[in-house]
This record gives sequence, C-alpha cells and structure tokens, in this order.
Amino acid sequence: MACETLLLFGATGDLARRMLLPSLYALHADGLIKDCLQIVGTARSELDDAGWQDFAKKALEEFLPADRKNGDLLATFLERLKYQPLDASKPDGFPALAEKIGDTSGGIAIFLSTAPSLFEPTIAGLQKAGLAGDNVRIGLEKPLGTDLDSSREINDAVAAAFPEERTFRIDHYLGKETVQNLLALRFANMMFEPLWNANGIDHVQITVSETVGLEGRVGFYDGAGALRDMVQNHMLQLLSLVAMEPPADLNATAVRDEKVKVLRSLRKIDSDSAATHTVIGQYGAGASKGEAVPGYVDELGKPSDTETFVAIKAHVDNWRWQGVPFYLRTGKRLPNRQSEIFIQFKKVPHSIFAKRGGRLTANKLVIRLQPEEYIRLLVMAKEPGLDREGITLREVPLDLSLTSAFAGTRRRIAYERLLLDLIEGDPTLFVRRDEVEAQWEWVDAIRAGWAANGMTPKQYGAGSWGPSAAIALTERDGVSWHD
Ligand SMILES: NC(=O)C1=CN([C@@H]2O[C@H](COP(=O)(O)OP(=O)(O)OC[C@H]3O[C@@H](n4cnc5c(N)ncnc54)[C@H](OP(=O)(O)O)[C@@H]3O)[C@@H](O)[C@H]2O)C=CC1
Ligand SMILES: O=C1O[C@H](COP(=O)(O)O)[C@@H](O)[C@H](O)[C@H]1O
Repeated sequence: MACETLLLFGATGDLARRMLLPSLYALHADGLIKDCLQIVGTARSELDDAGWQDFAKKALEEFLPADRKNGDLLATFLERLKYQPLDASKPDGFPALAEKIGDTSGGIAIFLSTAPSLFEPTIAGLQKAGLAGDNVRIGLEKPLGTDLDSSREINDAVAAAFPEERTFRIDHYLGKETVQNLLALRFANMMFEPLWNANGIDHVQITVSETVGLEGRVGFYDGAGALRDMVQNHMLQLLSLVAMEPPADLNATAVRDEKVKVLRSLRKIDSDSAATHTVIGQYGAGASKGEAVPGYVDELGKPSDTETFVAIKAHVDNWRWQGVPFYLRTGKRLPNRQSEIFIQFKKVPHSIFAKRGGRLTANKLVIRLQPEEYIRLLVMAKEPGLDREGITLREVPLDLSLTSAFAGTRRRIAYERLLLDLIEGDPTLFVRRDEVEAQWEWVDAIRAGWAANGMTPKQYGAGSWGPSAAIALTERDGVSWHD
C-alpha cells in the first residue's frame, strides 16, 4: 500500500516558514514520521519542487535552533518535499494537484494554513479532484471565522466534505507541553482536586501577555482585535481546561465533552455587563524591552478602534465554580511575554497564629506556560527562630521547574505535536465544532455589548500592563493582578 501524504496549503506563508516546516523537520529528524511519507506543498507562487525545497532550506536555516541543524537529515528531509502551484480559489488547478500527489491509497492529511476565506473553495476543489475521500483528514488553522455566523458557514462548508471525526481544528495552545501538563497536574495528583472548586479557590487569573506589536499582520489583526485573536480561542481553551470536570478517559470525546460543558456554562457578558466586566485598550507609543516603539495607529497607518488589549471578569455558572471569578487578560506591547494561569486559593478558615502575630497569606498556584515552564505552589512556612516576639510566617515557593525536571528532554514546539497527531489521526488536542461555536457565542455577546455601550479602547502606553481600568477591574473585588 502507498504511504500517506501530508498536503500543506499556504506552503509559502509565514506560518509555514516559522513553525510548520521546522516542526516537520523535527518529526523527520526524530524518526517520528514514516520514511515514505511525502510532503506536498501548495500555494499560488510559481515554484517547482526544487524552488520549494530551497524555500524550506532557508526557513530551516533561519528558524531551527543551531543544535538541531544536521546536513544529512536536512538533505533527506528536503527529498520528501514536492510542490504544486495552485490558486485555491479556482477549481481548475486541483486535478493537477491530485496528479502531483499520485497514489492516495495511503491516505492524506491536509493542513490548511491559509486565510479562512479560502477554505470553502479549497474544499470544493479537493472534493472535485477526488481528494476528500474516507482516508483524508483536514486540519484547519485559525481563525475559524470572525463571529458565530461566519464560523458556522466555514464549519458547514467543511462538513459537506469532511465529517467531524476527520476535521482537525487547530488551537496551537493545545499543543503546548505545559497546557497538556495542566491535565497531569489536575488529574494525576490527588492533592488538588478536592480543593479545585468554589470551596477551595477564591479566583483564577489567566494572563497571556505579549511584547510584540502588529508584526506585519496588519490586514488581519486590525479586523480581529485581541478578543477574537486570543480570547475566543487560546484563552477560552485554557479556561476550559482549568475549569472542566475530570473526564472519564483521555480520549478525544471524553475530554472535549467536558470542555464544551464549561464553555456553555460561561455566564453571558452582554450590554448590561460589558462595561463593568470588560476593559479594552489600545497601545500608544512607549517602550518595549528598552526600545522606543510607535503606537498601534502609527504602526497601522490609519485611525482604528481595534482593541490590542482586553481584560474580562468571567464566571462559570455551574455548581463547582459558583461565585469564583475568572479574570482573563491579554494584550500586545505589554511589559513581558508571559502566559500563566494563577490560582488564588481561599484563606484557612481560622488562624491559630493570629494571637502570636503570625500573618497568613492564602496559598497560590502559578502555572507558567511560557517563556519558562514551571508550576509553583506558594505555601506558608514559619521563619526559623525562637519566636520571642511573635511568630513570623512567610510565603515560600514549592517549585517544579519543568525545564529542569525534564532537562534531558527536548521541549517541542506546539506544531510538532499537532502535525504528528493530524498525520496519525488523533483528534484529542484539536477543537470540536461545538466548542468553537460555544466560544464564538460568548465572544459575540461581548462584542455586541461593547457596541451597545459605545465602548472604544482606552489608550495604554506600550510597555505597560494595559489601561488603568484593567487594574480597577480586579481591585474592585479586592484582587490584584499577579504580575
Ligand atoms: N503566522 C502566524 O504566526 C499565524 C498565522 N495564523 C493563521 O494561519 C494562516 C496562514 O498564516 P500566514 O502563513 O501567516 O499567512 P501568509 O499571508 O504569510 O501566507 C498565506 C499563504 O497562503 C497562500 N495563498 C494566498 N492566497 C492563496 C490562493 N488564492 N491560493 C492558494 N494559496 C494562497 C500564500 O501563498 P501565495 O501568495 O504564494 O499564494 C501563502 O503561502 C492565516 O489564516 C493566519 O491567520 C494563525 C496563527 C499564527
Ligand atoms: O494565535 C495567535 O497566537 C500568537 C501568540 O502565540 P504564542 O504561542 O507566541 O503565545 C499571537 O501573537 C497571535 O496574534 C495570534 O494570532
């Protein structure tokens, strides 16, 4: 039987250059994909096989870490690569693509790394050329629409050719090692689960902060904004992993069933609550990592009301999380690149140290996703001494540095895992249609609330933690952001 093909749309794009080709090289170098698997790239650019191999070689030279570069492996990797020029918006080029692929009996894993406006014609073309059979899976890069309606349209177009079990929607955060570790932390340890609810937890914070600005993605970002670019997908996926019930199994259905229950339990933020439960900002000129940087509209070259920062106070209305706020915050041009989940536990019900001067701070758990990966539990300890003038208690960290605990293990980039799962057909770390749609439904209501309240982004200086209103959002509840 013939071997499988990986068919990559958007083969000449930025994502292919920075992430997909380096990830595929890593899978090749580690012997994780079959020797016979061919990688067929396609885009409009008029390249031949050698031209795309050259493109890939340059991308790998630029984006592979020095210790991963190996001339022999690079040569054998490039031999896998074939290229077919194609305008995916037109059906006539697809038969030539099918011909390039050749024998499809080994199956095809398709990855659409193109704008979603191309998904519909691409799928129609694939179908017509006989490239959408039972042994074909399709991976879809985000964004999956701009709202619930457009997302449904995309999902319907995909579903016309690919049933849900062969549709793999990418959220690259699910491929990150520490995100998966969240499942291990919660469900492979006995100590957290009894406290992982409204009785034990005061509030949760999820921060995904970036130092970068527009990074050349002007056209896309200004039409999206932080809510749709980051919250609708990555942050709601993180929230659902933090808040979900223990799945009965690690299989795709069990995990996704539990996540979607959380997403459906999110309390709607609408025109009544948008102004009190959300804050939007847009960066002005400032400094990033010590260097002066222009503001968003200067980078963009025109006035804009697009938010580059959003903070939200969310609630999961179910038994487990009643009364526990989930504060979400994400933005561009913030002081650090830092993604983390911060769990603030409740205070002990009674302090036996109070009369002796001992002051208690409630426990905290920090799950740092990037740039470093660690899990840190802050616990109270007594300072050594004879305590003649009272007991001094201090918060001390119990640290699990994943980087050092697994020092001999290479940290893979998210797309390595996701591409391998797509090739092998494991959907666990991909997003199901009902999840995406629940995410859009929640986000759409927020956007409608902003419009109804005439909310526009407040300015914040590049290099700051967003508008001061974002600080007020939590301080009103007596909570400080964990910076
Ligand atoms: N870059 C990133 O970091 C991220 C990107 N994404 C998403 O991934 C997708 C790809 O992003 P990115 O690589 O940055 O985008 P680019 O604009 O860099 O690349 C787009 C790719 O699509 C191809 N393309 C454009 N029009 C057509 C067409 N009519 N027919 C066939 N191919 C076409 C382009 O090649 P050519 O011009 O030769 O046709 C190119 O290969 C986008 O949806 C983006 O939002 C998501 C998360 C992060
Ligand atoms: O999907 C996206 O994610 C990146 C951030 O990803 P990370 O892995 O670097 O945290 C973000 O910059 C981009 O705007 C967004 O589209």
